[in-house]
Amino acid sequence: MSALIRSVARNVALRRSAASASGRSFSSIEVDHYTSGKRNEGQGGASQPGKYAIQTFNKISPIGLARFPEDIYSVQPAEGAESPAHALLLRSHKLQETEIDVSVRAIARCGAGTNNVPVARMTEIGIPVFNTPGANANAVKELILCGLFLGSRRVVDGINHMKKLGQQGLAKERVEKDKAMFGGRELKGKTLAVVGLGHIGAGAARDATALGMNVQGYDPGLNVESALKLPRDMKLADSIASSVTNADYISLNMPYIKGTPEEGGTHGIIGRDVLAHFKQDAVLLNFARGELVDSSAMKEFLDSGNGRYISDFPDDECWDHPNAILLPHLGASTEEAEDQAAAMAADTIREYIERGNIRNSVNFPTTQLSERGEDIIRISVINKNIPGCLAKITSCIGEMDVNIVQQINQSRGEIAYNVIDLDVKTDHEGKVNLTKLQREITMLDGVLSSRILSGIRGAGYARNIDGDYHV
Ligand SMILES: NC(=O)C1=CN([C@@H]2O[C@H](COP(=O)(O)OP(=O)(O)OC[C@H]3O[C@@H](n4cnc5c(N)ncnc54)[C@H](O)[C@@H]3O)[C@@H](O)[C@H]2O)C=CC1
Ligand SMILES: O=C(O)C(=O)COP(=O)(O)O
Repeated sequence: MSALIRSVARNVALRRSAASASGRSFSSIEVDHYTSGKRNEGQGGASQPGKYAIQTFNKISPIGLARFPEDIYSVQPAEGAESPAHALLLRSHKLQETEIDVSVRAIARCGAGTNNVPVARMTEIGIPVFNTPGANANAVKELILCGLFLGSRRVVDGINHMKKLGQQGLAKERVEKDKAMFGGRELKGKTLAVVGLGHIGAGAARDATALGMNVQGYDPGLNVESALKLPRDMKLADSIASSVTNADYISLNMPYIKGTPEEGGTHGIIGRDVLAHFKQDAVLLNFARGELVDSSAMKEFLDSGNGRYISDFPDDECWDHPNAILLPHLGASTEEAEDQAAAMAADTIREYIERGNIRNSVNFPTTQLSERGEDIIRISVINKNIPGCLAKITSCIGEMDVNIVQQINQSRGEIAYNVIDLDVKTDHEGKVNLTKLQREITMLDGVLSSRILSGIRGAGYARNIDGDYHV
């Protein structure tokens, strides 16, 4: 057994403090109050009994972090954290599996792209990953508009030239003569192709129309919400290649998915075959992910004509090309976007941790539960989406003769999520042994984890890791 997944003995004293920690009385109900994780043994640090522990990677907006009430949450940077986390909050940090304690129940990405989180692995082990759809879309869209202007007028080259002239004391003398070197074109009447018509792409398409551009686009997964935002006369193509044909500007606004397009991914989706359909002076705007573009194909394209590449991601081959403008990853770096994304992520985590609701998850089914009443114990169970699991869970509960007042079973792909509300007090005067019930349910074949959403905050989480019980 690894050090990370060591179980920690139940603490009876903690059990007694459950009622005050949760603000409800469960004094006679035996709720599992295990604490989880290797670094919780001393009960020190921020992960004290009665508080949920949130750990952050990257700098997260304080406005977002303020959504976690101090009396029930402790929030600290993951780096140097002394106690285990119950949920993780991050931006572009490339999260490694080794950074995810056995106690972690949820991960939220303050932003759109989750390619920096091992989502497939999290699905396998039953951890929901959340993102914040649309929260930073306006910021990115505005930088795309800036990219359109940078791509149509030689603003960056002009600024650099003026600096050089200034240093030589020649600015006034040469400025009018030299301006001929930096001529440009207008956006009005030109064609923009938007590849990926989600929160960012749809907004960019609409605003480009307002600039007098013709807009066409491609999105194999266009949803109704985005479709309603699109300009009415926008043309929709049936492939990337046809969407970029005849376009003067192309904006990439799709997610990065590992694997080549043939494998169902988007790695290098802008390669030689698609670039062959570009006009020789087309401008590619990539504010989505660097890996979407095949660098050497892009360099060949830039070498062979007057096309340009504008992106907020690094590129090993094009970084110093005269026709490339590469910025730091700035798309979502506005105060507004950072606040909104962090606030949305924090609210999403709270909904899941405190009530079991799931929204904005990229790997778990959306689940909206009704409020649970007084004396109702809520148990959530995450299991592999295989036949028979639900029946086995229900039968464990049935054997204890407890009244189920609400039961929800949702699934998405390989994962199923069950939430069961038990009216413990009515039937058993509070004498149900939830510790035993949780262990039985968790150790069922196919079950990955369970949570009792009552009692001490941060406790009551159990995992079935390859047949071993971890709490
Ligand atoms: N530069 C930056 O700071 C930021 C970059 N992003 C990037 O932009 C991407 C898009 O963000 P949102 O618009 O908010 O996401 P979104 O999920 O609202 O939209 C993405 C759209 O891309 C479409 N799509 C998926 N595969 C496609 C394909 N092969 N071809 C064409 N379209 C495809 C989807 O159907 C969806 O409509 C994110 O995944 C992220 O990688 C997002 C936010 C900030
Ligand atoms: O939301 C996204 O996908 C982004 O790329 C933004 O990344 P950031 O939060 O600025 O590190």
